[in-house]
Amino acid sequence: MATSSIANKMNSSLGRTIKTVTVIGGGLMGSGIAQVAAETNHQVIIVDQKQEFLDKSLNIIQTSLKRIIKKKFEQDQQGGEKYFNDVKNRIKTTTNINDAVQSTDIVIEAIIENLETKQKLFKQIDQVAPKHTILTSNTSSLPITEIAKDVQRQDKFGGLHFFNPVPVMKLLEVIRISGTSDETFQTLLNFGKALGKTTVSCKDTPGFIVNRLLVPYLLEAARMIERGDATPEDIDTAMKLGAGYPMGPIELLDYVGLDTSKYIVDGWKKLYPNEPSFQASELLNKIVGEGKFGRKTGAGFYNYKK
Ligand SMILES: CCCCCCC[C@H](O)CC(=O)SCCNC(=O)CCNC(=O)[C@H](O)C(C)(C)COP(=O)([O-])OP(=O)([O-])OC[C@H]1O[C@@H](n2cnc3c(N)ncnc32)[C@H](O)[C@@H]1OP(=O)([O-])[O-]
Ligand SMILES: NC(=O)c1ccc[n+]([C@@H]2O[C@H](COP(=O)([O-])OP(=O)(O)OC[C@H]3O[C@@H](n4cnc5c(N)ncnc54)[C@H](O)[C@@H]3O)[C@@H](O)[C@H]2O)c1
Repeated sequence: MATSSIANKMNSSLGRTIKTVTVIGGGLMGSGIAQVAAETNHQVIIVDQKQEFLDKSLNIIQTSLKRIIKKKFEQDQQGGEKYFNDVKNRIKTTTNINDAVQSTDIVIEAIIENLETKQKLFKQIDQVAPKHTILTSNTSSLPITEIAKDVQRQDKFGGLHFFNPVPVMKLLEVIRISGTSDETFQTLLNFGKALGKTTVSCKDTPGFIVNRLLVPYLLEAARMIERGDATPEDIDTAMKLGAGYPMGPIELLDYVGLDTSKYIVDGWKKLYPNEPSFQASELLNKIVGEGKFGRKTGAGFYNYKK
């Protein structure tokens, strides 16, 4: 498994082993992170605000697991059933955050992309989680340093940025802040490897590596539609067949979620008002205003309702 040059300078025996994982937010990302953690033999608890969101999360996991098992255990139905049940049994759910972090090795936060909400959540967790627990955020765009602002255990804080769909995408961006200890950073790199991911590292800069490049590209694609330069279909076809991307930018926006995309852009506009490549797209705002959040709601730039 490849690791970053920063990672190569670290001593992998320095890190601790993660056995228990708490995922806060069981949406698109949280469900994928929980699934991958459980598939790699970790005990997992998912926390969300309501039982119905947790039920939805378990449904996402089961559908994804079935896709994986169909390939992995093509000739071994019993093996597939055992795999399914073993993974399922490693995942618990709750709506009580304090209970969920009682004895966990790591917290991975994957809630709404809003700075104040994340800060408030981590302040609470910091007060109740055991001293050894590492706290991480899966934020797409917010500064990890700011998210950790009110947390005492700065040495045990970091960013773990996964990619959608988590069971398929191989990358994990691991971000350290100025207070992150070498032991914590190494633990996060080791954990990424244990999850089967390839890790890269980046300073705590807007969007880290992938989103710093991806978000301006996606926004410009939306602006092309606004200007009437090309249709969504032609933009997507062009980038798939002309640039070799698995999805076109408009399809990808719908896949990521337009509400999350808007949160990212709004957050950046507030933090970096003079950066031209982070400017909002009126069309994106309009579609979100109509309650269309992409694939997960059945409509976005495209319509997915049957
Ligand atoms: C303006 C602001 C925007 C912000 C954006 C930033 C967001 C964020 O912070 C960063 C990101 O995540 S950026 C986003 C980063 N993400 C991207 O860029 C994604 C780009 N898209 C892709 O890579 C591909 O289109 C997919 C892999 C999604 C689907 O592949 P496909 O070929 O089109 O369709 P296929 O044939 O259906 O599936 C292929 C294989 O994958 C398997 N599978 C799929 N989903 C699965 C699941 N949930 N579970 C399990 N398995 C799943 C499937 O079984 C199959 O396996 P096989 O062995 O071939 O039979
Ligand atoms: N969608 C993507 O492609 C993607 C990729 C990488 C990172 N991210 C980041 O991951 C995070 C989650 O994104 P998502 O796409 O999974 O969003 P989502 O809307 O699918 O899920 C968010 C979940 O968090 C829950 N939630 C909100 N506030 C909560 C709280 N205070 N406590 C517990 N649960 C709470 C919601 O009920 C929901 O189930 C965001 O920070 C986003 O920027 C998203």
